[in-house]
Amino acid sequence: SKVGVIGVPIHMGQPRPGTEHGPEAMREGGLISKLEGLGLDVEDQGDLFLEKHDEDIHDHPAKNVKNVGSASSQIADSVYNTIKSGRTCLALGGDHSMAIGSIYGHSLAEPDHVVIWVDAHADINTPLTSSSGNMHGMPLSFLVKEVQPYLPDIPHFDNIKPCLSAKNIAYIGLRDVDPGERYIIEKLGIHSFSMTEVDKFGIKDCVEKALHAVDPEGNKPIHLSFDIDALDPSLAPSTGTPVPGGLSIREGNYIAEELAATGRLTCVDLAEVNPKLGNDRDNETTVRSAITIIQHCFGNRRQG
Ligand SMILES: N[C@@]1(C(=O)O)CN(C[C@@H]2CCCCN2)C[C@@H]1CCC[B-](O)(O)O
Ligand SMILES: [Mn+2]
Ligand SMILES: [Mn+2]
Ligand SMILES: [Mn+2]
Repeated sequence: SKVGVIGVPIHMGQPRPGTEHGPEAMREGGLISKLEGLGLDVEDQGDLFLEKHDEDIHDHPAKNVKNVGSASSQIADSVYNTIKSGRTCLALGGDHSMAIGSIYGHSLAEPDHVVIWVDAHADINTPLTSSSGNMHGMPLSFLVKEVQPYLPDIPHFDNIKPCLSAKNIAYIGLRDVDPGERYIIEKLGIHSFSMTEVDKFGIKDCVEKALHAVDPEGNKPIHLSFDIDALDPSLAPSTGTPVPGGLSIREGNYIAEELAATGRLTCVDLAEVNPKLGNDRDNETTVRSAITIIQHCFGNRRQG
């Protein structure tokens, strides 16, 4: 099958420089040749050239809205075109604000797609519930229709429309959720399989329940937004907001294999790899974990 790889060198959604080097770190780790080794037709589109803007609004609760808004439009265009060309899209981050554009672009091509969000964090703060103002903690609030009444005006996001229903999202791996996010998740009834559920039910049941919850007929295109910090920090130390007690590589691989097995995985984000954090060994470990997850999203199976 055909894959289109897009590098998304974005860092403005969070304060720690380095996520803009995530795409190149994954390429240097051999990602493209490993995907080709799976027999895939891989088109590496290189990195997006994200326009740089001087921020013109300084009192907005979300930081860098102009740059993140502009990048989101570019990302959406690129993801849309990739999927419309008949390729499964692989978007390499870059911080998780990349998902605003990748999910919106996916929804333009496949309006009824569902989202599996694998992350230590819920990333559904509004600018008003966020304690940090970092937009990598907000992407879903921009995209979920039911959250819109609670959002303040967001300048520079006119091109991005809410495109998801709460019922079409499921979380796996949560273990660091802010009070405002918990309120939103409970109020909207967003399906959530935190690390508690992973421990209680095991990863098999969590994946099965998550997929059934968002796509009971098993016929919808799937968007996997995978934040590398969903994995245990021992597996992904080079990331901006690590949280102990994360997914094992076995659990990460299992999620990827099961989504791949549906044959409906249409867009994959791999976010929050920051090669400037930690030492070379941390860097290598993180990149290797990211590539392993991606390989299992695209057909690599531990059973052979
Ligand atoms: N919810 C957060 C936000 O800043 O909005 C706050 N959190 C850090 C904070 C540290 C102190 C204890 C509570 N948590 C990071 C998260 C965003 C993660 C973005 B992702 O893309 O890495 O998932
Ligand atoms: Mn996270
Ligand atoms: Mn995230
Ligand atoms: Mn992060």
